[in-house]
Amino acid sequence: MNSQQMVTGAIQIEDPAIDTRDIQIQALHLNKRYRRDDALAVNDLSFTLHKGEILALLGPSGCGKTTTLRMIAGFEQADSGQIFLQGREVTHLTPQQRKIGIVFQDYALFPHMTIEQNVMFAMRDTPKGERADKATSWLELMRLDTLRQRYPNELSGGQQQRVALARTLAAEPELVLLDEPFSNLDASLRESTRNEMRALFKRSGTTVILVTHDQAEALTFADKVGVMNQGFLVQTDTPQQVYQHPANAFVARFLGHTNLLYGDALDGFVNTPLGQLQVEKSLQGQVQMSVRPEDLHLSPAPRCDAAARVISREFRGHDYFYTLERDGVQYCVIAPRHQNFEVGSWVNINVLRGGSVLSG
Ligand SMILES: Nc1ncnc2c1ncn2[C@@H]1O[C@H](COP(=O)(O)OP(=O)(O)OP(=O)(O)O)[C@@H](O)[C@H]1O
Repeated sequence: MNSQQMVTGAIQIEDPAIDTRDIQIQALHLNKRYRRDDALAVNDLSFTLHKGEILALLGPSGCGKTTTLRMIAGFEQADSGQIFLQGREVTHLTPQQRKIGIVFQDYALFPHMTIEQNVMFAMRDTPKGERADKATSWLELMRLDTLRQRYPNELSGGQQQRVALARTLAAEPELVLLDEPFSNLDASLRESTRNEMRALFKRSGTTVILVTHDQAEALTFADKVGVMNQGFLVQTDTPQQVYQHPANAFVARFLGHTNLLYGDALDGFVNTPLGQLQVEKSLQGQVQMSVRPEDLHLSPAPRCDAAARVISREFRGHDYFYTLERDGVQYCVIAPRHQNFEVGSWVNINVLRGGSVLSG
């Protein structure tokens, strides 16, 4: 890259008080339509990711996650919009020119090369004399050093995944992209591999974008979760915020079970079918609120108009998941396992913690 490119590609800093030095990647107003009559696969998508942060793009099948990842990688050209990597515009650069590492779902290891050779292959930009030492340190970091002379087909799925990652990191990319990287692992291995990977990324200060349709994966793995729907990035925030304060009903539902309540806001309160909930004083008129099932509490009740009936009960080990009905409306509640109500019994539902107002 020459200095001219650096100048023309630099992000315009409009507010000198904003420090953009730590920004690793910025996507601005990306649009992509595959065919003329199709809806936009990605619609006006923007986000900013700082160095060392992990972003999970989460959403249902077909919402545009992979298309976004492919535009960032350079495999797909955006119809409009811009992508900056460390302040350098890369929108029209080839994948090779972008210094982005990608770990695919199937790991794409070279079967005829040993683990060590697979990792060394990625180090073509490293001076020859330094490659072996650097490869060793990546293999040690991934706890693969005892397997270095094996071939990929002699490794477990989790080990292959670590090799794929070692190979990606050995190229010292500015950004790592992961496309559903844990989907080929069985449930127990998935959780441990995920935790190991996260720790490793945090230790090495790697900036990562992960694509997944698994909400638990996004919430546990990422620092920021970007929820996508029909090409739009609907909400980007910390896992806690997107779960506790979803922007709308789609996000609320996509991140787990929820109860959607309606009511009129007046003087800082909303009267909902489950009681009065506190909201911001400035809020007026009809609002929709999301209350998570673990934020509701059940107590025994005599059969009466105000009581709800237990429709179903699912024992989940550390708790019960109840479905209840009142006035023709269904609610879901998670209760500790000592709170055991029979199907068909009558209960009161109380809100333990306030719900969150949705924007529609
Ligand atoms: N090469 C292509 N040609 C035409 N349409 C495409 C192409 N790739 C994706 N699409 C369409 O673009 C939209 C977004 O697809 P994309 O693969 O980005 O979604 P996704 O969220 O990654 O889905 P999944 O979780 O199923 O992988 C979909 O409607 C899809 O059918």
